[in-house]
Amino acid sequence: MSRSSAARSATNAATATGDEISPHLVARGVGIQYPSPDAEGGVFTAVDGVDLEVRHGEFVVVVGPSGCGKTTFLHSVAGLIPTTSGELLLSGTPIRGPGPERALVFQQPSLLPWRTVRRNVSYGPDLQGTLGRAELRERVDDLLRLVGLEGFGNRFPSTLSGGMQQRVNLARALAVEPELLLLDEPFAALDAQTRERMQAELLQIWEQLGMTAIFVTHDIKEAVLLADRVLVFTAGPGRVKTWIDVDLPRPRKPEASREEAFHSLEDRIWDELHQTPTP
Ligand SMILES: Nc1ncnc2c1ncn2[C@@H]1O[C@H](COP(=O)(O)OP(=O)(O)OP(=O)(O)O)[C@@H](O)[C@H]1O
Repeated sequence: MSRSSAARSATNAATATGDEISPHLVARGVGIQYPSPDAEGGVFTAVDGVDLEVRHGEFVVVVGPSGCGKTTFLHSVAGLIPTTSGELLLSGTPIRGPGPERALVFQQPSLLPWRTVRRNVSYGPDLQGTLGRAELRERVDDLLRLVGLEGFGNRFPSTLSGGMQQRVNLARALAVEPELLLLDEPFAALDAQTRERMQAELLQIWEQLGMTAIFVTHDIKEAVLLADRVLVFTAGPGRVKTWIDVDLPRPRKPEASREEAFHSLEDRIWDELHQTPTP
C-alpha cells in the first residue's frame, strides 16, 4: 500500500473508532493585506476571513477568479507572506515563516542556471546540511528517477525543455522531503501534452510519497483529475465560497476525464465559479 493510501486508511479507521485525528493545516479567520499600491499608508485586502482544514495526506486543489488571492494564501502557508489577522496552524503550530516541512513549486521553473540539474535538486538539503555526501547522492538519484530525469543530472537547466525544467523544479521541492507540498499553477506554462504527462506523474509521486498537497490552478479539468477536494474561492478579497468533494476512484488516469461523473464535477465547479453572488 502506498504511504498516501495508508494515511487515508488510518484516518478512516480512526474516524470509525471515534478517535480525533488533528488536521494537517488549519486556517482560522485568516486575513492577508498588502500595503496599497494606490493610496499611501492604505492597505489592500487580498484574503479575508478564511477558515479551513486540510487533512494529512489530502490533495486539495484551490480554484477561484483571477486576483482572488489564491497565490497570496498559498504563499502565506509557505510562510513567505505574513497573515494580517487570524492564524495558520501546521500540525497545531502557528506558521511564522518558511520551514523545511513545506515546499513551494512556482509556475515558472525557478532553477539556478549556473548549477547542474543534480546541484539544483540538492539545493535544499545542501542548505540544511543534514545529509552526508553518499546519502545526498542517493536521494538526488532517487528523485531524478522519480521524475523521469535519470541520466540528466549533469545537464544545465538551459539545455532542458520547459517540461523537463518543471520536473527538476518538482524534484528540488521534494528533495527536502516536505510533509506539505504547495504548488502554484505549476503546469500552466506547459503545452497540453506535457501538462497531461506531468499531472499523471505528480499523482503517482503523491500516491507514492503520501504528503499533503495544496495545488492552485485555473484549469477545472486539472482540478477534478487531481483533487480529493476542490476549494472554491470567491472573487477578491478571497474567502472560502465552497468545497467540492471529488469522490472519483484512485489511482486516476487521464482517461478518467471521459467519464460522466468527471464531467458533472467539472460542471459543478464551473457553476460555482460563474455564479453571480447574491447581493
Ligand atoms: N505585492 C503586492 N502588493 C499589493 N497587492 C498585491 C501584491 N501581490 C498581489 N497583490 C494583489 O492581491 C490580489 C490577489 O493576488 P493573487 O496573486 O494572490 O491572486 P490570484 O488569485 O493568485 O490571481 P491569479 O489567479 O490571477 O494568479 C490581487 O488583487 C493582486 O493585485
